[in-house]
Amino acid sequence: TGSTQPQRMLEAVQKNATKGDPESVFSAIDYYCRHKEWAMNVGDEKGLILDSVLTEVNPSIALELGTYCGYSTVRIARLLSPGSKLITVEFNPAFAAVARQIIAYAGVQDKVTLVEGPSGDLIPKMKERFGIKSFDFVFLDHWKDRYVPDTKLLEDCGLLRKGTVLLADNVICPGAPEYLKYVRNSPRYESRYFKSNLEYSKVEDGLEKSVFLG
Ligand SMILES: O=C(NC/C=C/[C@H]1O[C@@H](n2cnc(C(F)(F)F)c2)[C@H](O)[C@@H]1O)c1cc([N+](=O)[O-])cc(O)c1O
Ligand SMILES: [Mg+2]
Repeated sequence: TGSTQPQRMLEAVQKNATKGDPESVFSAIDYYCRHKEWAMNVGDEKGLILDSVLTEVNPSIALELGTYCGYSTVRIARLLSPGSKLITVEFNPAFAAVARQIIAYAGVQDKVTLVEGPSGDLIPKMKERFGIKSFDFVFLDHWKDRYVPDTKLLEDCGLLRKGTVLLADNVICPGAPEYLKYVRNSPRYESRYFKSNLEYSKVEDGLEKSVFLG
């Protein structure tokens, strides 16, 4: 069965991971994507950088743009302190459906709110819908041409505060050149590049960590 690749990833999780064990869930996805079918998860190498930034920030309220199948959702949620929340936004209903099942299988569903729809519509509604003052941490891993407009939208909606950490995937491959220019040239951000490799490959990629200065 498993007609789509996300469904085959879900099957690999159900077959090889332990229910309620987040680590086994993303490890099963990594194994599947490294040995069977490549997929655009942040992956194990860049995942270690994501883990270390998360541990440093220890966010009470985090935002992820681009759930896809929930790989980084599970990676982030497992590291959140009790009572902390992750809101993850996904545009594609089929991906969201698989992600919900992977998130539930990992047992992190109580920490995660998955919202379906376009970021442009959803970001302006975050405050009223989720009673959020501002985000402590934002992981950008959705369409690369949306990184700049959505960062500007987060600023304009007052969803960033002094010290909010933005972490952006794929700034080298596929690349987000406009975003790099934006955060590196703006006096409102302190930016740093974490060199790594594209998931399950030897091609260079990296994460850009940018602290909003208010
Ligand atoms: O294209 C890549 N990622 C695009 C990722 C796109 C994902 O973000 C969702 N989205 C779109 N808008 C929203 C919002 F915000 F509205 F919710 C969410 C899309 O439905 C999709 O699931 C990519 C490509 C490569 N690669 O090597 O080609 C490697 C990677 O790590 C990548 O992330
Ligand atoms: Mg990515």
